[in-house]
Amino acid sequence: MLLVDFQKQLDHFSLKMVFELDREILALVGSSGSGKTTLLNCLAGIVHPDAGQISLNGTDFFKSGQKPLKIQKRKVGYLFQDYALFPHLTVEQNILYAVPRGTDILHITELTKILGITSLLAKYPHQISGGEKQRVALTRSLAAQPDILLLDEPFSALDDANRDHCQEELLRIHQQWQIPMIFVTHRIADAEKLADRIMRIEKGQMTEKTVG
Ligand SMILES: Nc1ncnc2c1ncn2[C@@H]1O[C@H](COP(=O)(O)OP(=O)(O)OP(=O)(O)O)[C@@H](O)[C@H]1O
Repeated sequence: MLLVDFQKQLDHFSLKMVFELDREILALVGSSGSGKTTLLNCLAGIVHPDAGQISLNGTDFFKSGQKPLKIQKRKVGYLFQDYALFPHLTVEQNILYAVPRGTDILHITELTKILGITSLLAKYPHQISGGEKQRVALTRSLAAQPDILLLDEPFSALDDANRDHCQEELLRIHQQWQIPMIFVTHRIADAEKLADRIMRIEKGQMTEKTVG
């Protein structure tokens, strides 16, 4: 269970987030600059709230007055909006970079197969397309078997066929792993197809939309 109750002052407004998320898929929608990425960054530990609390399955990620839990200890899978692949590493090295020693590599081989990137493993990021980069970034976010998955516009560069395929696989992985997933999207159709819950963020304030 993810518990979120924090605030953070941004340039033009304050981001105020209060919600709980069980093993569900939550879609975040809202205009550009409304605070969606900042919410994901706070969960991942890249930036910190000013006050409040974030915890996952009883472990405090952030709590006012305490030292925030380090990024490496959070077991968060994060697909960044710009993919953030290391240019000097191959696709395979990019995927393995975030994987702790002792992780079952078989499941990574399986992931590369189902996400259709097996033939790309020896290539470098500049040698592959935007859609391929997005699938590599998705594989990397899943590789360390995280306790929560954060996806910032994970399907934006995919063509219709690849988008459908990756979404089906993501749903299957979600069913198998039973972890909370949060994804940002500008496509309401994606939110309605994948999410159990849809949250709209505008100028740092959230409202939840009923699904169905
Ligand atoms: N660490 C920070 N400190 C202060 N302000 C910030 C910080 N990070 C982002 N901002 C500002 O907060 C606002 C929200 O940015 P954010 O990237 O979270 O929006 P977003 O909803 O993800 O937008 P987009 O859909 O365009 O990606 C922006 O005005 C941004 O300039």
